[in-house]
Amino acid sequence: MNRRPSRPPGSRPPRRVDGPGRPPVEDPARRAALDVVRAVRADDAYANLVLPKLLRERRLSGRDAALATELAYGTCRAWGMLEEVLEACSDRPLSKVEPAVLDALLLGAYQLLRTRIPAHAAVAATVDLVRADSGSRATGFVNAVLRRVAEHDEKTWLDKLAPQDPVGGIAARTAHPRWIARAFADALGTTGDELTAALRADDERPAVHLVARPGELTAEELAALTGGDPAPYSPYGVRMEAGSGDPGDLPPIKENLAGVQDEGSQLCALALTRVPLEGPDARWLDLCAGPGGKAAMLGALIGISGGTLDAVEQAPHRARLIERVTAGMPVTVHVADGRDPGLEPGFDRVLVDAPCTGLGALRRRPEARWRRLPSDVGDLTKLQRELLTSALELVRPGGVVAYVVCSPHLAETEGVVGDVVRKTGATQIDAREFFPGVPDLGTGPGVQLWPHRHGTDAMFCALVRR
Ligand SMILES: C[S@@+](CC[C@H](N)C(=O)[O-])C[C@H]1O[C@@H](n2cnc3c(N)ncnc32)[C@H](O)[C@@H]1O
Repeated sequence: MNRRPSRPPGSRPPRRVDGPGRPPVEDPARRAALDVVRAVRADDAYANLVLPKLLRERRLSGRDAALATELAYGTCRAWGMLEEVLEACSDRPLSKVEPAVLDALLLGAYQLLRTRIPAHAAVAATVDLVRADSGSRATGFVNAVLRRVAEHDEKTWLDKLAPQDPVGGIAARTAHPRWIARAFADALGTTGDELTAALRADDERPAVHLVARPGELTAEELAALTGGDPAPYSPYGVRMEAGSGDPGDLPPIKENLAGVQDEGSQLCALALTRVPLEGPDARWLDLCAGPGGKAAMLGALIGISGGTLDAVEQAPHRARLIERVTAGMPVTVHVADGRDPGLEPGFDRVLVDAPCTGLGALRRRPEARWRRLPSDVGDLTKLQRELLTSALELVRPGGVVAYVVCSPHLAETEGVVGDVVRKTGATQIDAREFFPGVPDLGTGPGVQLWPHRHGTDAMFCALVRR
């Protein structure tokens, strides 16, 4: 799938108006799903923020909530693939279809291709939604297009439409843009079954990972308090089953004795603290700290050994989140640009958890794979190089920098590190030994974690000594 699905720039679907004469909502699950798809496509909203709010407001629960979730998230994930099929079934280009009608077509096509909902029910329900929103003028068109979609299953459609080359074919079959499939293939070094497994993992609902604040709780205590299981690799981690409710309601989280943090993030922050240093080890720096997940772990650890952490964040509202989560720890938060934060150099350990494409966390945001563009990578890698260079200026000779991104894209990972190491004369050390007990870490020196291998986000960590 090469296209970036989009509606024509500037176009907005007509807002749904509730008013007298409007028939009662008879299909609240599909209505909710359609409203989520619409908010995502028209307003660049995040499905995982819009849907829970909408379910709460409309008091949807049980089967209705489950159906709304499946249809909204599923449609957002498969959006580009569904557009390819709809394009093949439409007698006019999709760019000429009214955006509100196209949203409904996507929802209908998703039901036909990726659920067990009977075809007649999927088509009729979609036509009803379109009639309620746009009147009868588009119902014939929607009916005709969806009937054509229903002539084949997903596999048969993709056999007809998918590109023949390995990466294009896998991208189409896993409903990813080709450039993302290419980036994963490059990082994995294969276009075989493991590429399919890595891309399919983006469709799985991730388990919620918790982190016990070091010095406050152990992972075992946190597991006992929350009903989760101690995580396999992080000594502070707990994994909860996917769908086990809002972790924000758990007492240890409310009391800031624990936080929500992917186990991969925990491991990357811990790796920085595990590298042996000669000389002092009391001044730590987190150069891109908001909203404070890793700063809270580092702040708790340095608090135990009697040192301090400076946490830099450019966005003021994210800096406030760091303050909240590190309250009571020896942490000073600075609203500043990490490329020139105005801090006294000589830090012993520095974390650069750089802004990135987030291709390593696509499973957390259903629509994210279609939002990012290949052109985002260039701007981000420039900023990443500048931040890592700044970190190497701020760390003392013999000190260590961890460069971390939530992406497996080689330009953002080995590309940035290789460039900066060459230019600064710093030394990249093998990070694998600082991820003890974690299997399948490849050939080093950087560590790339993967959802399909480790059950974590696809975090990358490089360790560089000045
Ligand atoms: C990947 S997030 C960091 C996540 C954080 N370390 C955690 O574990 O919660 C990157 C952060 O860098 C911030 N940022 C972006 N550009 C920056 C810059 N030039 N200097 C400092 N922070 C920046 C973003 O606002 C964002 O909060």
